[in-house]
Formats: sequence, structure tokens, C-alpha cells
Amino acid sequence: MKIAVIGTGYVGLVTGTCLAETGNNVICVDIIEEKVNKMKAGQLPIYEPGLDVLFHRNIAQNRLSFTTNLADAIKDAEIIFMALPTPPGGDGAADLSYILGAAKDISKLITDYKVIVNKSTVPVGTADKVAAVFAENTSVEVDVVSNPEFLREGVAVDDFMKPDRVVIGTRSERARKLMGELYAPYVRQGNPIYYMDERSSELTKYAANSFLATKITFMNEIANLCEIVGADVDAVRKGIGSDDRIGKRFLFPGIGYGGSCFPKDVQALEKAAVEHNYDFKILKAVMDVNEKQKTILFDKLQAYYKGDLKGKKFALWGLAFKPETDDIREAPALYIINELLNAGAEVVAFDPEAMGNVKVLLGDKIKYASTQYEALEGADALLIATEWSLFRNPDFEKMESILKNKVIFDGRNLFDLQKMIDLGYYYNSIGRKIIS
Ligand SMILES: NC(=O)C1=CN([C@@H]2O[C@H](COP(=O)(O)OP(=O)(O)OC[C@H]3O[C@@H](n4cnc5c(N)ncnc54)[C@H](O)[C@@H]3O)[C@@H](O)[C@H]2O)C=CC1
Ligand SMILES: O=C(O)[C@H]1O[C@H](OP(=O)(O)OP(=O)(O)OC[C@H]2O[C@@H](n3ccc(=O)[nH]c3=O)[C@H](O)[C@@H]2O)[C@H](O)[C@@H](O)[C@@H]1O
Repeated sequence: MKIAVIGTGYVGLVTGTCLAETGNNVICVDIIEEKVNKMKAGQLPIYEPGLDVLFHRNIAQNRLSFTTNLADAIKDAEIIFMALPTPPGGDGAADLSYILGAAKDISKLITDYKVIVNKSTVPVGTADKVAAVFAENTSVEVDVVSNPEFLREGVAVDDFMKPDRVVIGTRSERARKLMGELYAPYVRQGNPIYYMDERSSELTKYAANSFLATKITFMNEIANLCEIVGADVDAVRKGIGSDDRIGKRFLFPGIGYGGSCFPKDVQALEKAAVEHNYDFKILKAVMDVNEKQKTILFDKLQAYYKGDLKGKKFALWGLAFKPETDDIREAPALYIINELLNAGAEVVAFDPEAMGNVKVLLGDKIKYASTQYEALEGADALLIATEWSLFRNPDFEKMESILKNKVIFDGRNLFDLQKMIDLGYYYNSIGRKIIS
């Protein structure tokens, strides 16, 4: 099939590349010329494991191309995907200006039937709004479909190629047939396509992200309680996770959820509820708890150093909001850095992929080490904010010889408690006994 993808961020790029992989002819459009030129030259603008192989293969096979010219991209396309930003507006509700703006531009260019697919995360009623834009600007027939994306950064290719499910929101038989054909190769292993109306599909996406954010937040609160009552969150996690109704995944406590989606989507769903005069109490609590959880390592440091952090030097392992990505949007590490700098402390950070992005944001406000061990030089303590595999089994003897003190504050529970006792570290993690 001939496909156009509007927007080449995470979702657009993964969608376009993975759709080309099953033999479709895909043209991706972006308004940033520099980015498009980079992709035309065969360079990926994001770090995403496994994407480069598919990206290069499909460019070489002439199935994947890039342009800044919207008219060229959509001319022959049967299906047009919109993978555009939906950032929080001033009041926290999703800003639909990118989506509605692009819909207007497309509506003025099309001359034959198109399926317009919304891949972005959007509030209930957006498909109707997009359809209204087309109705206003053209007499050409279109079907507007909601097809939310559930991929996770870091495992995005696998998530797209082998999705747990595909959700397609449309009441049009014609669009349903085309979308079903397009997704058939991806759901071959028996994972279902759920067809539903546009509104249910739009809400499914917000419900999924908000539920997962709630699950994490619940565990963060259990972890905090564990510390107070002397229980071990790892034991509790295993104890509840073995119940199929609860499930083992997304039960890991930490320093709050971050990233480009959970924070904005929980907020947008809560705002959408308010707009419909519904008080979504759980979501308000989730946001509140997460705000506090993002600085829990800082609070632990404050307590340990009795409020005197001025002049202290901290090594920070991990800047990305999670491993296997260079994405630092809403990364908890940034909140910790901010608190430490305000308290007059010095930070030396190391991250395998995200330092470039942090340099753009923070410049020389912090120092950047070229290895995880270099970050430890003369540090009063090590802080861990992202669970990169590289950090899971470090050379503790080497660390001991570089760190000023054998003190670790771990926001991701990377190390075994008994091991830390044997090694003689002060070790403060989340929801577990403090080793001192
Ligand atoms: N990042 C993720 O892991 C996931 C994101 N989503 C949702 O997908 C949507 C897109 O997210 P990301 O890909 O992360 O966004 P992004 O911000 O990384 O990328 C958006 C891209 O659209 C381009 N763009 C903006 N206006 C344009 C226009 N008029 N024409 C062509 N290109 C234009 C931008 O230059 C940018 O390259 C959001 O609604 C997000 O909530 C859904 C699932 C996963
Ligand atoms: O809509 C989106 O953009 C995407 O948002 C999340 O994906 P992503 O943001 O890439 O990352 P996750 O792996 O979900 O992690 C989100 C945050 O939760 C935290 N987390 C996750 C799991 C856990 O057990 N504990 C925990 O603190 C992570 O550290 C991270 O900060 C969802 O998992 C995807 O299904 C969805 O498509």
C-alpha cells in the first residue's frame, strides 16, 4: 500500500519504518528541513535499538523516503498517518493545534478518497474535530480513523512489529477493510485487532497510559510505606505480582514515572474529565504522588546530610527517563539535578546515550563524565537515576578506590542488599532496608 506519515518523531519514524518493512511504500514528511536532510542522508535522528537496521534496509529497497513537501507525500497515498505532537496546552489539556493544522493543510491538497489516521494520543472527540476540518475545506471523501500507538521507547520496533493488540477506531467499512489489510502482517501471531468506534479508541489510549502510571504510582506508595514499617518492597512486589490478576510487570518502584507520555497523558485525561464535569480523583492523586516521588532521592540526601548539601559533590548515573533511550523528556534525573544545584551541590553525570541532550538543556551547570567510573572521582556519594544494564554489575572494588565515601543512593534498586552489606557500603534504595 502507499502510505504517507506526517511527523517523524519517535512514533512517525517507527511507524513509517515498520510499515515499509512489510512491503508498503512509505513517504515520511516533517517540517524540520535539517532533520529530513539527515534522514535522506541515511542518518537516524533518534536512538532506538534495532531501528537502524530496518531504516537502512527500507531506504535501500526504495520503500522508505523523506520529504518536507506535504503535497508530494500525500499525492498517491491511500492512507495518511498523522504522528504529530499533542503537548500539554497552557491548562494541561492536550494541544490539538498540530493535528488540526495538518488536517487543514491536507484537506486543501487532496483530490481523491483518503483514510486519515490519527496515531497521536488525542482526547475523545478529536476524530470528529478532524472530520469537521475536512468537511469545511473539501468535498473529497475521507474517513478519519483513530489508531493509537502503544509502543514503548527502547523496545519500539518489537512493540510495533509484534503488538499485543492493534486498536482501530472507525465506523466506516471501507476504512476498516483497508486498515485491517495494512495491519494483517503484524497480528499474524494471533494478537488481535480490536475494532471499535473512534471515541472508544481515543479513550483506550489514555486509559492504558493512565492505568500504567497509576500502577507504578501505587507501587511507589507501597515502597514508601515499606520504608516506614520495615517491610521489603521486592518481597511485596513478588508476592502480589504472581497473582495473574495483578501481573508482574510495571510494579517496579522508583523515582517517579517520566518520559514524554505518562506525565502529559495523565494530566490531559484529568483535564478532559474536568471539561465534562467529572472529577477524576485517582488521577489527581497519581499526579500529586508522582511529583513528590521525583525528588525522593533528594529528600533522602537531605536527611542523610542533615540539610547541608552545599559544596558536596555527587556522581549521577543515568539521565534518560528510562534505559535504552536518549530521551530526557520529564526525566526524574533532571528534577534531582535541579534540587541539588539549588542546594549548592555539584553534579557529575554519566549516561550512555542521553548526555548530548542534557548538554543542550543544562550546558555547563553540571559536569559530564566520559565513563561511569570517571563520574565517581572525588564524589561524596553515587546517585542512580536510570537502570541502564551497564550499571547493574559494576566493579565495586574499582568504585571504592575512586569514590570519596562508600555511599550509594539508588533510585532504581539495582543492587542486592546482602551484597551491599558484604561490601560495606552505605546503601539507600527505594522501599528497602537502608544498609549502613
Ligand atoms: N514517544 C512515544 O513513545 C509515543 C508517543 N505517542 C504519541 O504520539 C504523538 C507523537 O509523539 P512523538 O513521536 O514522541 O512526537 P515528537 O515531538 O517526537 O515528534 C513530532 C514530529 O512532528 C513534526 N511536525 C510538527 N508539525 C508538523 C507538521 N505540520 N508537518 C509535519 N511534521 C510536523 C515535528 O517536527 C517532529 O519531528 C504524541 O501524541 C504522543 O503522545 C504515542 C505512543 C508512544
Ligand atoms: O504513549 C506513550 O508514549 C507510551 O508510554 C509508555 O512508554 P514509555 O514512555 O516509552 O516508557 P515506559 O516503559 O512505559 O516507562 C514510563 C515511565 O515509567 C517508569 N516505570 C516503568 C515501569 C515500572 O515498573 N516502574 C517505573 O517507574 C519508567 O522508569 C519511566 O519513567 C507506555 O508504556 C507505552 O505503551 C506508550 O505507548
